[in-house]
Amino acid sequence: MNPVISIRNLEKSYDQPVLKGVNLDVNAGEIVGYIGPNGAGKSTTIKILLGMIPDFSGEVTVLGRDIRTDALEIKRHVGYVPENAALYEVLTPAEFLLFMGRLYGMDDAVIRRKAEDLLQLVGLADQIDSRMTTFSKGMRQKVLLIAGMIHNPEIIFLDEPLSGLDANAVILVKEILARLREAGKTIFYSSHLMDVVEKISDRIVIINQGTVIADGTIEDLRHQVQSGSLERIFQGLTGDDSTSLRASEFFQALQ
Ligand SMILES: Nc1ncnc2c1ncn2[C@@H]1O[C@H](COP(=O)(O)OP(=O)(O)OP(=O)(O)O)[C@@H](O)[C@H]1O
Repeated sequence: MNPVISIRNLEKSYDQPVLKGVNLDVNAGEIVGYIGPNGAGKSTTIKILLGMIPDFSGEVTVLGRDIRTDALEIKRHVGYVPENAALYEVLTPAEFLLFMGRLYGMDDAVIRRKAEDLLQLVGLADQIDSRMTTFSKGMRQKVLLIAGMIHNPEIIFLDEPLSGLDANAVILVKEILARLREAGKTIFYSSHLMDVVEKISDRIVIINQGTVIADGTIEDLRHQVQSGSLERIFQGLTGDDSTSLRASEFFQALQ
């Protein structure tokens, strides 16, 4: 089976090198949790996979196509749920989803039907025609989730999709991701919520200082580090075991 995402020797620098030779294959139907410390390069990787950052070195293919030359075609088949996106707040969910759906070449009537059904399912049916300026962070995130999936893509990239969601919404999104996986979709997402990543990922990839330092099921990772929770594994692998000390120093510095 050919991987649906293939990354070879991916390097990307801004002022400093961010990605220093990332290698990764993702197969169809996998849910991959992509985790790493703040600033590790998770969003940068996802944006490269989406064709949003063209200047990188290495080879990246999505659905067998080269992201450098076929980004437009790839975009038809992938969805993206960004973190803190610039959402056109002056629009209503109905208008925003119409705009997004049209970008994907969808029929207006289909967009409207899907928008109504999906907003209903996330508890926003009554706000379909309200301006999003008044929306809370979680309400906006729900609209972004719908916008990223409205065209029923084969691969869905989500950057911190659970940020700002309440406990019920997190459960809902987890279940939606499980259904999407059952339907054969591939899901590649970043998150800092270790308990969620541990529960819903088939595979966990940890990136630190520009390279992949662990890649496997939660059991594989446990075996590698001989540690229980993903939180502990993460701490062990990314070498940050001084948090208690720093928390106490932080507290002291406040006094
Ligand atoms: N447009 C940019 N210009 C310059 N530096 C950038 C740019 N985008 C990202 N960086 C730098 O690249 C590094 C990786 O950023 P990135 O957003 O990919 O990290 P991340 O793993 O998603 O972090 P977080 O967990 O905090 O969201 C950071 O040091 C960041 O400052």
